[in-house]
Amino acid sequence: MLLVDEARKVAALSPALEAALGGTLRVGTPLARVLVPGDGVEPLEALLTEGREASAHLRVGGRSKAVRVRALSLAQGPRAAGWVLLVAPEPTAGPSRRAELFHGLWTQSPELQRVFRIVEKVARTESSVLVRGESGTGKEHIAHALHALSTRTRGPFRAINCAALPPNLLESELFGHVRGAFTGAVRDSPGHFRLADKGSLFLDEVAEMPLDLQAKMLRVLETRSVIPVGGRQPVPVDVRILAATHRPLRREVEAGRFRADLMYRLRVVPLFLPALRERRGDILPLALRFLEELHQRGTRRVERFSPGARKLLEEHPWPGNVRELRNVMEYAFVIGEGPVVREADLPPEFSEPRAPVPATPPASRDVSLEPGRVQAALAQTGGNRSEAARLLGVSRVTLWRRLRDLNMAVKR
Ligand SMILES: Nc1ncnc2c1ncn2[C@@H]1O[C@H](COP(=O)(O)OP(=O)(O)OP(=O)(O)O)[C@@H](O)[C@H]1O
Repeated sequence: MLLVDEARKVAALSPALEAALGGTLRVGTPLARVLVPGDGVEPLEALLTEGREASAHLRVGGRSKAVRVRALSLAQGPRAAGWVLLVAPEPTAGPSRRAELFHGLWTQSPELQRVFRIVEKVARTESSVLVRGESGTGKEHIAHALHALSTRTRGPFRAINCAALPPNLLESELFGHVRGAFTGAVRDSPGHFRLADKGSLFLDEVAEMPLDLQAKMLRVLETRSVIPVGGRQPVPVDVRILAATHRPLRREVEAGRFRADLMYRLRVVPLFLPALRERRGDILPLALRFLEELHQRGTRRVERFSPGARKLLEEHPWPGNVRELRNVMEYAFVIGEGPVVREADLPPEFSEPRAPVPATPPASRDVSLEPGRVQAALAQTGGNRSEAARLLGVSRVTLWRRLRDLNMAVKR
């Protein structure tokens, strides 16, 4: 039993529920933060006011439990003074539809949950892991989880994006430099490898690393020591490498852009994160979760989607994946009014006619960022790349890479 006050905060819970949850649910926690209606589209408010039994998920301590809930209103005259929630384990929750929150990543996709199980196993080893997935699928979160669950968790976690820096800067960022190594090197700099000593180093967009740097990286991994730019002495380092890419590395190797020997070193354990359009069952529940987060700002309470908006969301190709979904929800939250998200509250691209999307394009993220869309976004934002990336629902790095691929000159 869970007692909820009229401000929709947890007021008390029965010893049995406390025991079932491991006692981690704190009194005073907003109910919306711990209870998510289970089919993902039913609003929490309806669950409270209608008094029907419904499926839901209790999210406690980074985990999610499938439950059946029924709310009994504690009326004080015509007003609700709070609720008693009767909570029981979900009897019918098959393993394939159970939702899970894993280190900040929510899903009910069995495929993604299989990845989580591998992460738990491999985290405890020293093996190099290569995470592949489109932009916004959660690669960095997975890298964090691998670190957090490893024996290195007390050590540092450093992340570096190999696509975001010019080659010479990337080298000194990775391996450090000695004073006077190049113009502007006014003092020694340790570099990410040394800063990640006894911890993990996350090499994001590793496929973008230039070939000559790949050779140096291989040497570092083999000798477990780095030579700073301009230096002579190798410095021993104890670092676990986690890497990510949106490109199939094998294809980069075939094209001569990536060293096979480095690929084998990096992808001892390859993980693949499915795109959002490949797990459409996640779209609406995730959208509602983001709306619940926005509710905390208190300006508006959204309860559901209109049928039209629901259809548009479910059919959208989501090239920017969950990041794009979160941005779209923020847009809808700000633009719309009242308890329902309608078609008109979604960003303009939802009402524009769309070219058909190939069923499962291999690296469709870049494909779907057609030059026209990119140009339009840049025009709309006066050339501001951060803003344009936000409009397109991709990260700044993704946009930067696309601009580079398109050879599009930009000012900022
Ligand atoms: N399954 C998920 N549940 C909740 N939030 C998610 C999920 N997947 C991604 N996100 C959110 O989407 C955003 C992007 O996640 P993350 O940075 O881990 O993706 P990425 O694959 O590393 O992206 P990029 O390649 O563009 O850097 C984050 O804000 C993250 O919280």
